[in-house]
Amino acid sequence: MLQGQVIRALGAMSGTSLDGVDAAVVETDGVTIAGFGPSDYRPYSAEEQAVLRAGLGRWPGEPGVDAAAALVQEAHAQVLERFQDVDLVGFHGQTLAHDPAGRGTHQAGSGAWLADRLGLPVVWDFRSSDVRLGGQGAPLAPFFHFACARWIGADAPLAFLNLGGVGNLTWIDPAAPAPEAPGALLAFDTGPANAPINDLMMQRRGQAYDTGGALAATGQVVEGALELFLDEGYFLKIPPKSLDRDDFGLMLDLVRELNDADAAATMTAMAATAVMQGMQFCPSPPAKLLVTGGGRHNPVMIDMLAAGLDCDVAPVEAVGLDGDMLEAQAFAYLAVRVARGLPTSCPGTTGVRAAVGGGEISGTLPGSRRA
Ligand SMILES: Nc1ncnc2c1ncn2[C@@H]1O[C@H](COP(=O)(O)OP(=O)(O)OP(=O)(O)O)[C@@H](O)[C@H]1O
Ligand SMILES: CC(=O)N[C@H]1[C@@H]2OC[C@@H](O2)[C@@H](O)[C@@H]1O[C@H](C)C(=O)O
Repeated sequence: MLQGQVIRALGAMSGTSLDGVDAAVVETDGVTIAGFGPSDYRPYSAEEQAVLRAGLGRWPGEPGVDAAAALVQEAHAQVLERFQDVDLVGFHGQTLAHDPAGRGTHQAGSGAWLADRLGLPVVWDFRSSDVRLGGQGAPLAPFFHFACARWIGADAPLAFLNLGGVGNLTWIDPAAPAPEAPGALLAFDTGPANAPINDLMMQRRGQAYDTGGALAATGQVVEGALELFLDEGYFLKIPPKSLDRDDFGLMLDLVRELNDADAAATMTAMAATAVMQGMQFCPSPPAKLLVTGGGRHNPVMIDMLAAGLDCDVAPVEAVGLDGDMLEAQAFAYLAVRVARGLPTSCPGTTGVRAAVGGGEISGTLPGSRRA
């Protein structure tokens, strides 16, 4: 690929809440965002979610993984085939297990299979090379957040907060010359966000999530349970740091004796307080906290954050971004960086030893000659 050449990249993300596949187009040269294109979503059915859940915590070769991978690939093909005029695909896959200090990181789904099916070049397996170089392998959206900060014309440090199944925070100095420059970015997973609340809602109410925080709004936060949660060493650990979806299984134990509403309120407070603890690691106070991911639709969680933080808290829509698609867009953007040989993570985002570009490329890149 030529330097400065803007291409149309299509990114796809299947997140830790297991709700479905987000897909979105970004026009970029891998440095600057030239524009945003169409987006689409393909939900997983309840049966499909059960197949994915059966693969959680599992590694390649273990039971349930092949079925989950086949499902992830097929679901992605179905949504990605709806797009036209695409030059390159960025395919994250579905994280089934994440243990950067031990067995590594495992995203189900083969980009080689997808490249064949779509007849397009696919960048995939974004996290493994970062982990091999001593990094956490996550979060990876921060390099895209840096580009977004430039795109919105930010002129002072700001932060992005993703409230997905897990929460992650990116602090950005938009005046830095590049995302990998020392001091440009600090990023890490704040703690569990929606995933454990979803698990509670499914167990107690047979519902996928606490829509609008309606159940939490009727409950009381039980301080004792919240304090026990905050005793976890993770919150004092200096970033970079990352989490697997179910690393905080103890949350459900801590609220086991509580009624449904108090349990939901307390777990919502746990997610929000984890973010507040994380904000203390920002190198300087951000001018604003821009919230993306499904949790921004939960006013109880957002109100707790706004009440506990000194800075403005606003959804990314306030600056013209799409909070339902930011992660899919991130993997479109990162795919172009990989194709151009640019880094996608650095010591400030994942703790990797040096800035590194992660990702395998399957198929022929735009502008390359076929052998
Ligand atoms: N209207 C709503 N009210 C409350 N919560 C909501 C609402 N809409 C979405 N959510 C929450 O957001 C979750 C989906 O968020 P999102 O799509 O950002 O997660 P993800 O991308 O799967 O996770 P991750 O970023 O950890 O990979 C839902 O599972 C639900 O818990
Ligand atoms: C291992 C893994 O898939 N981690 C996800 C997860 O979901 C949110 C948080 O935990 C973040 O670290 C990451 O995803 C986003 C897209 C990231 O890499 O930036």
